[in-house]
Amino acid sequence: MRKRSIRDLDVRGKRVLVRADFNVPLEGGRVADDTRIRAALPTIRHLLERGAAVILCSHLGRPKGQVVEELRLEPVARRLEELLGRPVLALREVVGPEVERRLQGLAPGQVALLENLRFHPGETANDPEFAAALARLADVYVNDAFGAAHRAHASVVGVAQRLPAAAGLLLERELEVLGDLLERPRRPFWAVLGGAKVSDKIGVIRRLLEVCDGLVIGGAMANTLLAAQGHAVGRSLYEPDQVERVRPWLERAGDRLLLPVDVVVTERLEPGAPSRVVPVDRIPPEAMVVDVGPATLAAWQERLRGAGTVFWNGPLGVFEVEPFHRGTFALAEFLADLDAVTVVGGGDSVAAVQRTGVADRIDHVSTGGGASLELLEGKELPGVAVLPDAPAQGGGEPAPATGAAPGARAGGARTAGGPAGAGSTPAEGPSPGGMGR
Ligand SMILES: Nc1ncnc2c1ncn2[C@@H]1O[C@H](COP(=O)(O)OP(=O)(O)O)[C@@H](O)[C@H]1O
Ligand SMILES: O=C(OP(=O)(O)O)[C@H](O)COP(=O)(O)O
Repeated sequence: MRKRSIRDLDVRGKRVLVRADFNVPLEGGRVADDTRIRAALPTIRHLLERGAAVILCSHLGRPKGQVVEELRLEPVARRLEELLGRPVLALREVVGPEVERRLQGLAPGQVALLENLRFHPGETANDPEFAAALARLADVYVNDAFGAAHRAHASVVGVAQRLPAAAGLLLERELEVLGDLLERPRRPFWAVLGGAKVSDKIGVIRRLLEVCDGLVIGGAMANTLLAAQGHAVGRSLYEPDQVERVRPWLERAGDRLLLPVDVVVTERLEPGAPSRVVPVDRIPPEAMVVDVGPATLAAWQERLRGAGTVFWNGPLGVFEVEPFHRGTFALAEFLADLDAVTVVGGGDSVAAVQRTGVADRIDHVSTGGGASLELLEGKELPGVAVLPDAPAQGGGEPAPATGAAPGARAGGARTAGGPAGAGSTPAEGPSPGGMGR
């Protein structure tokens, strides 16, 4: 059943609270990758053009209920102004009388951005009072934060229970495209996992081994599994508490689970720091794993070459620090050339794909990593479950035009057979996800 969408709502003269996922990488106080901001533009423009006043909100990083100066949303507001071509009122608080006072003056066609939601402890706790305070700011609530739809937080679930609620165009499109790709994947279906959110995502491995034909694991995620194989991992990021839990998965998976066979290690996580490639049974105690090695990449590419669909979440190394970007960039380039349906999701994974310049040759670049994984596991996302179903018939505007026809990209990939053209999210410009193809 389709969820109610902003196309089903009359927003003229209304104040609309839009939950976006502006959890973007920052560098030197500026937005380093604006994919997630661009992806929210169609919804923002849709609402503004129909006479709404738009109040945006998002989290940024994990400040744990406290103000962290480096995690203010000000840089996002500035980038949004450039992209929208109109002013964005950046508030320095999330809720409260001062916020309410400043928003009183917000007229139809104007845009405001609340401060980082996670500066308030009520956000991740889905605190009813905090949700009520957010709800007081608006007449209507729109969830366009696909990347955070797996979090049962106040701005995702609590507010939706207190205001007339609907899905934004990005959320709608992500569910449509990923639903098709992941429910009926062209087989063999492979997943590649990496990244640093190990405790969040390690549990997904068991389920992915059931859903997928093969699973490749790199990044910090692999270190826990290497430890479970009996290897010393030195000072690498890993989860000692999870080692016993994952060991039986390794045994059951056999050759359907591929781990690194060699890794890049360093003693200092700094640009240009000395590093070397070692086999996984020779990780020195004082070193940390920061990338996969060349033998690993070659072995993985060999297996992935036969895939019908590849889903990737999580960089294979600390790609932000050169030269530890090599494994991640090599995988992005390999997937771009692969004759398979390719899906890349996650804030940092997408930033990496953008930096290699191959985003337009990936079939679907998704704004959600953890959210995509939960869909892939077959879970219902709390931020979607809470939204009301669409009206039975008629009402609303026609669905937005999809992007390029299935299979339009060089490399000849096809979609998984559904109606949605892969590579089409309702975003702006060249990104994300092969927009403009
Ligand atoms: N071996 C590693 N050790 C430490 N951090 C790593 C390692 N490999 C990848 N990372 C980090 O993982 C982060 C991204 O993880 P994650 O948030 O899970 O990905 P995404 O945002 O794509 O979902 C990056 O900042 C990257 O530096
Ligand atoms: O970046 C995000 O997820 P992702 O890294 O899995 O893509 C989302 O903004 C969710 O952030 P969270 O994992 O801190 O809740």
